[in-house]
Amino acid sequence: MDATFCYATNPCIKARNYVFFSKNYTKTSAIAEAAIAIPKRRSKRIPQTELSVHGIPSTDLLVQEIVRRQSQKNNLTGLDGSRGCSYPPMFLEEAYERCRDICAEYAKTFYLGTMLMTEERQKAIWAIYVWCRRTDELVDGPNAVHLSSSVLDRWEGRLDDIFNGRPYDMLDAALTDTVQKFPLDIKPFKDMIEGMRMDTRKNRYANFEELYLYCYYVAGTVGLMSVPIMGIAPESSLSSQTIYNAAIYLGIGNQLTNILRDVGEDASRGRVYLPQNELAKFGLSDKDVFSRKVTDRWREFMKEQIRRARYYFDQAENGATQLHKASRWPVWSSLMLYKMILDSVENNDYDNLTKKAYVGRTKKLMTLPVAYTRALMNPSTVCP
Ligand SMILES: CC(C)=CCC/C(C)=C/CC/C(C)=C/CC/C(C)=C/[C@@H]1[C@@H](COP(=O)(O)OP(=O)(O)O)[C@]1(C)CC/C=C(\C)CC/C=C(\C)CCC=C(C)C
Repeated sequence: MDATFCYATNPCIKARNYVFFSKNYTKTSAIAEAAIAIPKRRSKRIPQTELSVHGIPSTDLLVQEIVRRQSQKNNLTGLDGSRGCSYPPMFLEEAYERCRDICAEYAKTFYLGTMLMTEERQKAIWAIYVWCRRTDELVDGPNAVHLSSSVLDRWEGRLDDIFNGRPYDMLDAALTDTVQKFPLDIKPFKDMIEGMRMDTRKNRYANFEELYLYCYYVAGTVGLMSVPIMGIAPESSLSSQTIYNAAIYLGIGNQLTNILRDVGEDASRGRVYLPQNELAKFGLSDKDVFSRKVTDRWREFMKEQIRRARYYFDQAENGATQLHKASRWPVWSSLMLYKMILDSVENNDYDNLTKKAYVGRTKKLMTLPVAYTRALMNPSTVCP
């Protein structure tokens, strides 16, 4: 077992509390991968002129197949058809409790947002959160220097096992239970691992299409995983595809915002998650990023990038209203709070090279009731 994988699975590593708790509950084994072809997606609602400015690039990554599979009501068994696993009494309760603790510690806003959800939905979101966090930690955590492709391959093998009812540890068991209760497809989880692979191979993005693909892998996928849990409002008249697209766009908006907030921090790790051709269009290059000087050119460039991130949030808003009413609040909170990070970059006069934009606690708290009011909005008030 190499160091990074060991870090993500070893019960003795305390630094990140439960995230790395492992009970070796069942043995890992290799499982055939579910190959899913993804057809092309294009949003009808976005005029072509805007596409070139803000961009929802046409990629091969399209999601209709995942949506179709997740929308099938009977998709409630693992890949090999296994249904429930048998666990010792209270094992699953404890597993979910641990997921809850991790979510509460690492993602306070998400956690708070889950408070209004039904118990089954809360537990599922905590389990998914923990799996995503652990996946991200392989690349971004303290042991990331030891990451190799075999670590990610083994993590993917473990994912197959989760979906086939053979969880490796207690936290995996919570996800196994979740994927047996909700119509979750394995592909978005695999895609997230693919995003981590991409992150280890690549530290420059030639254009927005490349960056979009990365954002889809690491964050759009979270939207795809979340919709089957959150549920679509029975009174919604929009197609599942439109709602899933909105979920992806929320992930994209969040990730673009993360990138814009962290330009300076990423540069110190030698990474530039900005479209190189767009930097060039503004007479900028990596050198300007590394020099950390906020010039007028930089400000103009940032204005465009912020405009694009906001565009994705706007696209996500209609979808948020179509979710089941008990799930709308966390989504609106996440959307509004992330969007406010963009305001904060502006308030820092676009200095994201030496400063890290953040939303203060009071502002955060004041946003939650506003998000709650938005969450009361009825799906039928939004035009399809
Ligand atoms: C309630 C709610 C919003 C649920 C989602 C909870 C969930 C499963 C989150 C997983 C997040 C995670 C750990 C992802 C791993 C990859 C990663 C790090 C992505 C970045 C997240 C934030 O990271 P980080 O913790 O580092 O951020 P801070 O530094 O602390 O700011 C991302 C930016 C991606 C997050 C993406 C989403 C939350 C997608 C949200 C979309 C939906 C919930 C779908 C909503 C549905 C419609 C129709 C709009």
